[in-house]
Amino acid sequence: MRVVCCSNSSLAVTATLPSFPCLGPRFLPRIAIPISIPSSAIRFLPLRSTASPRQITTMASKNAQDQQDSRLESISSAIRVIPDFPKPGIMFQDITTLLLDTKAFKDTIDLFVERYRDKNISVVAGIEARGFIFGPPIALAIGAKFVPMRKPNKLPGEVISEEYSLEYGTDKMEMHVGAVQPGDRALIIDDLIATGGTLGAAIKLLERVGVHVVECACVIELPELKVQP
Ligand SMILES: O=P(O)(O)OC[C@H]1O[C@H](OP(=O)(O)OP(=O)(O)O)[C@H](O)[C@@H]1O
Ligand SMILES: Nc1ncnc2[nH]cnc12
Repeated sequence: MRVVCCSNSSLAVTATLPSFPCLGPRFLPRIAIPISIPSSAIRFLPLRSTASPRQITTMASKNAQDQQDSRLESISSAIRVIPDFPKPGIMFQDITTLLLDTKAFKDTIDLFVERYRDKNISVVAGIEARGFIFGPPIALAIGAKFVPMRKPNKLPGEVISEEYSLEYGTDKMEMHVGAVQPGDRALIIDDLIATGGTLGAAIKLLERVGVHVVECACVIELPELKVQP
């Protein structure tokens, strides 16, 4: 399972999410964060992280295919970090400022589109709430349908659901029955990966109905929060 993000240094990062069993091969895009999760690939794009540049550089150095993309720095700079929100000790990565910067926002979408336009993706699954911002323009650009992965009791039709662990407690993710078909090839989009629990639930949900998760992609990675083996 692979996860790809872009960093402010535009360096690729490699990480493992051990709480999930296994994964597939790991090839690295230019800014990539391979993460172990159950049987599919996850990829993320731009990365804004609370990790120090040194941490990122160290991880990035594992990726021989890493290349610089001049767009990454401006994307990263457009993301605001709010300390102590929503509670003390949290460095909140605020993507609303990225949305105000039309060039940086477009560059973000373009980076994903460039990566996925030729991957035969049939469905982009966006995770509530911020995956609903980045997912639809990517889906439109690559000619895929968009499927919302929602918090519980929000979808009006019949749903299938998957429970997952959070830092404190559990949550549930739901998807409409019939939104995807066995054999669909999915890209999962969210704004941020921290522990990977949310993306892991999305992958399980899609795989349960026979979808092949090609990759997951996020704008931001918080590598210091990833679950250790
Ligand atoms: O990797 P994880 O530890 O699972 O965390 C990542 C998730 O946390 C945030 O969503 P949040 O649950 O805050 O919901 P929101 O987007 O609706 O605010 C973020 O948008 C991801 O979906
Ligand atoms: N630090 C953070 N900033 C924004 N969203 C988050 N979701 C989990 N951790 C987060």
